[in-house]
Amino acid sequence: GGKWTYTGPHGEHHWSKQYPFCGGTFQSPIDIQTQLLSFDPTLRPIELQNYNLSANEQLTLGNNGHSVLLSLPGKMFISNLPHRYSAAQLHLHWGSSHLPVGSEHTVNGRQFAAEMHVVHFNSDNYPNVSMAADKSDGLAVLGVLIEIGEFNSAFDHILKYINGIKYRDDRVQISAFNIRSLLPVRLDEYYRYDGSLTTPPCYPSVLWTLFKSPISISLQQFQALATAIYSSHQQARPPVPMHSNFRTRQSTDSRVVLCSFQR
Ligand SMILES: NS(=O)(=O)c1c(F)c(F)c(S(=O)(=O)CCO)c(N[C@H]2CCCc3ccccc32)c1F
Ligand SMILES: [Zn+2]
Repeated sequence: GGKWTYTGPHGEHHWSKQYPFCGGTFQSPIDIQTQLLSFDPTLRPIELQNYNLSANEQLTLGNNGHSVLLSLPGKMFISNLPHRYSAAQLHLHWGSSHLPVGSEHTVNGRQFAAEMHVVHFNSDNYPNVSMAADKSDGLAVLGVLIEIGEFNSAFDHILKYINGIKYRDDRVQISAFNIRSLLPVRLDEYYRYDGSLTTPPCYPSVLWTLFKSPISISLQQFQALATAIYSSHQQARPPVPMHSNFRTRQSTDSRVVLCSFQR
């Protein structure tokens, strides 16, 4: 992406100068206020197809200067949305080793340690994620809140390679695994609202599904993520550590957040 950052002169309060949608409506992330949720019985459990990738497939794990991204094959898709939404990539947002709060969405003001986003695009209507990214029905992102607790062996499929992608534009090939294992057990309990990309260009093109149940990773796993990665190229001086790569919560305006569960 461009030269936008999360802090400093190119930080989020300046994004709208170069990326006008960032100053627009339907922005993400937001604070989920559970007292204001509207239960919608038509919100069925999320159905995922072909998430169980085999170990002899390879995926590209990369550092694009803004996040750690894992490329995903288009054969993975969500099957019970208004269109088929095929997987493109997953990436992470996290805090820092001194301040382990870095989720983008918050729940009743609570910010979690980190957040994972699985980006899908409407493959019924568009040939790829870049063509879909600025269309109102273009993207569907699954959000998973991450808290610090038990060691997460599924997450280690990614974190064990973290030292191979320390610098911007580093990429490594990793063995694929069951991407479903990164998600919470309960795919039937989630928040749903219309929002945007949380990075420039901030297109209001995302159907957000944020699972109610957080997953946990261990403190050691979190520290590895929070301390191993740089936004700068390997030869750049000084090195710029990548942490706290989250956008602050945006106004909900007149949007109503739906939920798939009661109580
Ligand atoms: N939080 S978020 O909104 O889900 C989110 C990010 F946070 C994030 F950093 C990225 S990025 O790494 O591509 C940085 C630049 O957009 C994306 N990219 C998406 C949307 C933009 C177009 C595009 C094209 C190909 C692949 C992925 C994407 C993103 F969607
Ligand atoms: Zn994201």
